[in-house]
Amino acid sequence: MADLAEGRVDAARIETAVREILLAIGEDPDRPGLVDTPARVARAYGETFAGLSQDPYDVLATTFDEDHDELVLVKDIPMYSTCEHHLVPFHGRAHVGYIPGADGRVTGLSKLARLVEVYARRPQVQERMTRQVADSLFEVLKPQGVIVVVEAEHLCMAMRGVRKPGATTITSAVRGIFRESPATRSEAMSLILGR
Ligand SMILES: Nc1nc2c(ncn2[C@@H]2O[C@H](COP(=O)(O)OP(=O)(O)OP(=O)(O)O)[C@@H](O)[C@H]2O)c(=O)[nH]1
Ligand SMILES: [Zn+2]
Repeated sequence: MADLAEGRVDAARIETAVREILLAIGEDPDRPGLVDTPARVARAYGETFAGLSQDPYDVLATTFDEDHDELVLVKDIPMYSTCEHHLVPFHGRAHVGYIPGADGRVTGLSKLARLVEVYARRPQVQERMTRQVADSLFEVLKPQGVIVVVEAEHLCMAMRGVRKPGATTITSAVRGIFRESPATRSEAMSLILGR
């Protein structure tokens, strides 16, 4: 599996743009502390937006038959993403669960966390990221159901704008049996949100 830090971005273009931004905010991009910053930001963006050049279906390519037809849940997956409105981080935890289909096909547990990474490392809104994780898992594994819950703090709401640090946004996406059966959904939700 390729390193998630490997992204394909146009570094030269980012460097030019960052230099322009530094000039625009009234800074001197040639002072010692800033002279390497455009290149650093280009490298950092390569990592931050690596998900744009990664295919979630590659992540889920390895599946195996385990004959398990009950809940598999990986909770508290740390996630860092970038708000596409302000290009500042939102970060928190993702919880990804599914109930395998009749064929009992499962994927490696780490793949659920990798799937979150692929969608988090893009300019995002939290709702879309949550749906994309659920939809790709539902499509590839063909499970009975998928539940994805993301809890995050948006720095665009904390360090600027409305300035409400500590406010948490919770989004969920349910597919299959989690959508059809309130009891199944609330059982999973209590495992996810019960501390
Ligand atoms: N639904 C949703 N909204 C988001 C997300 N990330 C940021 N936002 C919101 O996107 C909105 C953009 O609003 P605008 O009025 O266009 O931008 P703005 O003037 O910078 O807004 P303020 O943040 O209120 O200062 C803000 O309300 C943000 O809180 C997200 O993941 N989901
Ligand atoms: Zn924002």
